[in-house]
Amino acid sequence: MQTLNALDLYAMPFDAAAMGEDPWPEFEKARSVHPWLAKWEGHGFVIHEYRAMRELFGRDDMLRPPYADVVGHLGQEGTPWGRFTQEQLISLPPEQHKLLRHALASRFTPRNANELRPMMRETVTSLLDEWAPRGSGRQSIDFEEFASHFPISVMFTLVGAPQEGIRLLRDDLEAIGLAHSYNLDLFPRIQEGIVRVEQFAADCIAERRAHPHANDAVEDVLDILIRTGAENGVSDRQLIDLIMFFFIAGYDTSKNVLTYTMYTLISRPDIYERCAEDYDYCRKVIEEALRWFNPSTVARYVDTEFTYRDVTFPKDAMLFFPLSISGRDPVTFEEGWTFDPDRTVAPDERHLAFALGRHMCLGQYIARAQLQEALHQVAQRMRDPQLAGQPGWRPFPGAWGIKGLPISFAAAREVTPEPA
Ligand code: HEM
Repeated sequence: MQTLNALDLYAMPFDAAAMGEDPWPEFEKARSVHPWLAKWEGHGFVIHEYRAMRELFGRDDMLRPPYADVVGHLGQEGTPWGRFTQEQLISLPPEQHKLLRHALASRFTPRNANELRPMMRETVTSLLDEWAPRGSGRQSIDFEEFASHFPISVMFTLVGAPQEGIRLLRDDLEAIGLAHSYNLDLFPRIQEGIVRVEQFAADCIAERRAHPHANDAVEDVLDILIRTGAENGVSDRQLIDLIMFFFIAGYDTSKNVLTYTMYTLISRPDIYERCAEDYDYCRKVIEEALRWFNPSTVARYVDTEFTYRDVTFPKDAMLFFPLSISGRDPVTFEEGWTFDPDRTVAPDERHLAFALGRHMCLGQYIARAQLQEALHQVAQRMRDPQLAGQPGWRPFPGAWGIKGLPISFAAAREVTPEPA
């Protein structure tokens, strides 16, 4: 038996820019020192094996979410980001979280996500009309920028917010998404963004209360949050935080997955072509894409000392789970380096993109639905995509992904009306 602190572990260079571009060789080095553990100097320990992540991450009885403690760790107490991070959904005391989650969960089912599909379809069509007009020949765009409009446009529609605010809020969400890379230089911009997103959420609620939807109208996400809040005694402060959280949680997660999927499929035209033709196949491609790449490295603190595979984890040790690279772990996934949407997935080998346990992603069905809708139409409208420059990379921990994906594509032809 050994304690965590006594182990000789590989120090992951999470702060190095090269990690963002290609993290896998570093994990290979970590694996050669210890099969499932490494460290992030100055912060904590890294669980880098799929099986260990799967067996440990969902252990809510032994681990606690880090967000409240991270604020102190980064010296951000008393700031707008600090306040929000300490009080948001994942940081709530377990009983309060359970109540709120239970109230919301019945509204975030696959069926509810399916009801939102027509709106998602319309949103992606109108974005493509702007970014890939039919009949416009060969075009060059930054696909990441295009993709960044999609989840936020969907979220705006879900809360009935005016689309004019998108550009400003998009930049704010982009900045806020970098908070968990722990780079203190970024915090002034992050604080600015939080203040604006908070004001935006408060305005959305005030506007809806002033002009409620008719009783027989289909509820959007804002109606659901306001009603669920009223039925469960949720304060206005918590309601604002919830809406902020939905924006933050749903933005660069979905955007980064869509962008990385395009990056991957540029070199797999066989799969891309099929996505244009076969709507159902897009669902499989998105599931495989979530194994292949996802943006999250999530952290936890040890709340109760425990022993796992002969290693004792002391109370208050900080642990990082790079879910992002878990799907290509060579120990579990023999063919992990092949992108294969038709692969058979055993129940204990499912991807961990949406995490596990009591904080498992509430928006997962919305995320899946919007990614599938987007991929199908993108593949129809952006034909023969090619890289038109080198992609840039966001820092590895936090919301990791591509920062700038220059591509060129042939716009789809004009639709010729059927003869009468
Ligand atoms: C591909 C897209 C997405 C990915 C990869 C993703 C990933 C995650 C992960 C890993 C967590 C767990 C965090 C933790 O335990 O510390 C989480 C939680 C959460 N996500 Fe997502 N997410 C995505 C999209 C969304 C969307 C679109 C929404 C909102 C509509 C959303 C709402 C939430 C919420 C509310 C939680 C917290 C649940 C709770 O504490 O009970 N996510 N997500």
